[in-house]
This record gives sequence, C-alpha cells and structure tokens, in this order.
Amino acid sequence: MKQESAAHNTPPSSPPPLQPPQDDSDPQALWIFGYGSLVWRPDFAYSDSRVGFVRGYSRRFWQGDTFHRGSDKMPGRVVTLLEDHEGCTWGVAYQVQGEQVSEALKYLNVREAVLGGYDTKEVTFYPQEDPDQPLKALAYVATPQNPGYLGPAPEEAIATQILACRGFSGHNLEYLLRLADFMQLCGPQAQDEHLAAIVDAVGTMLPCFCPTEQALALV
Ligand SMILES: N[C@@H](CCC(=O)N[C@@H](CS)C(=O)NCC(=O)O)C(=O)O
Repeated sequence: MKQESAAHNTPPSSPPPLQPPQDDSDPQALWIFGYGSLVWRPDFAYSDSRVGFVRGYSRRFWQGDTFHRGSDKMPGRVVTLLEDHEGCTWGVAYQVQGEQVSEALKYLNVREAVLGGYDTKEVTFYPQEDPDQPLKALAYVATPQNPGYLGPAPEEAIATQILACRGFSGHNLEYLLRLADFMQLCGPQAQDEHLAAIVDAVGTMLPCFCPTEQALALV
C-alpha cells in the first residue's frame, strides 16, 4: 500500500477519526465511502467494493488542495460533501476486513486528514445493485472549519482554477476528468450537475488554454 510522505507544509493534524461504523454482518469489517479520488485511486487493500450513492449530500469542488492537486501558491480544487436534503452523491464503498481496517484507516488518516484537511463522518450508503440493503460507511468530508476549505465559486472560476493547478498526485484536470469518467460509467440515473457544469466550462476554455495535443499532455 502506498504511503503518502508528509508534505513540508503539512497542515495541523486533524482530531482523530470518529469511531468507525461497524459492518453488522462482520464486526471486524468496515465500509469506506469514496466520492472523489478514492473512486479511482483507493490505494489501500480492501475485500469488496460496491458502486452506489449516499442521500442527503451533494458533491462540491469546494475544498482547496495544496498537496495532491495544487500547491501553496496555486491551491487546486477537490471535492467534499455538502449537506443537502435533496442531494444524492454517487461513489464507491470499499469493505475492509481484519488487518485491512487499521491499515486503511492509518493510510487514509495521512492522505485525507493530515494532507487533505478532511474529517470522518458516518454515512448511509445505498448499493446500486441492492438499494434496499443500505450499509453504514465511513466518509471523509472537508468541513468549512478546515483551513483548506475554499467554499462556493462559479463553476467557470472553479474550471479555470482546475486547469491551472497541479500537485504531487498530478494535474487537477486529471482529478476532474477521472471523476467525470466514473459518473459516466454509473449510467444516466447518476447525475451531478455541479460536476457536469465544471467539465463543460473546462471544455469551453481548453482550446483557449492550449491546442488539443498539449491539453492531452496535461493529464
Ligand atoms: N474524501 C473524498 C475526496 C478525497 C480526495 O480527493 N482527497 C484528496 C486529498 S486533498 C486526495 O486523496 N487526492 C489524491 C489524488 O488526487 O490522487 C473521497 O472520498 O474521494
């Protein structure tokens, strides 16, 4: 499992994660819900995974990132969950069991909490294949209280920021496009208007930024 090296500008460590919710069918097991980079790069060992969604939250590119997809001078934008009664956010839940639990939590505490400013939150996850059998899961959420939080901005401004930023994990554009690819795979029932608006704005601006072949080299 890849361990992230702590950045020289590591933000203050966040409070220890909440006591993780247990999987009733196996008290040693834990489900972890990913809705951003964890969707395509979990980078921890897991026993099972499900595509599905959480209700009551909307995904927003409102968290700044000065390590993975940005720098101190040019923070990138990554996603968090916004409490929204009407909201629904699609992602992937990963089941970790036995020794995988402590290993995953140790790794994610560095990647998400220490380097990313995320806190942990218990959510209810609905598997796409069996939404009548919801699961308790642990999610990493960036709240407005964390120092990296950027908050709302017009989608065009977010697109401009994403096009201009890169960090230790790669270009911010790759982060956006890999998430958009995932949402395509989820099918037409999985809509994310905020994500789609940013992708559209990037598509409009990209030719102005640089010719296609250079744009493809960005990611
Ligand atoms: N917590 C969300 C977002 C996670 C996220 O994107 N975190 C950033 C930290 S700022 C990350 O790990 N980035 C790694 C990358 O961009 O490849 C998730 O469940 O996916």
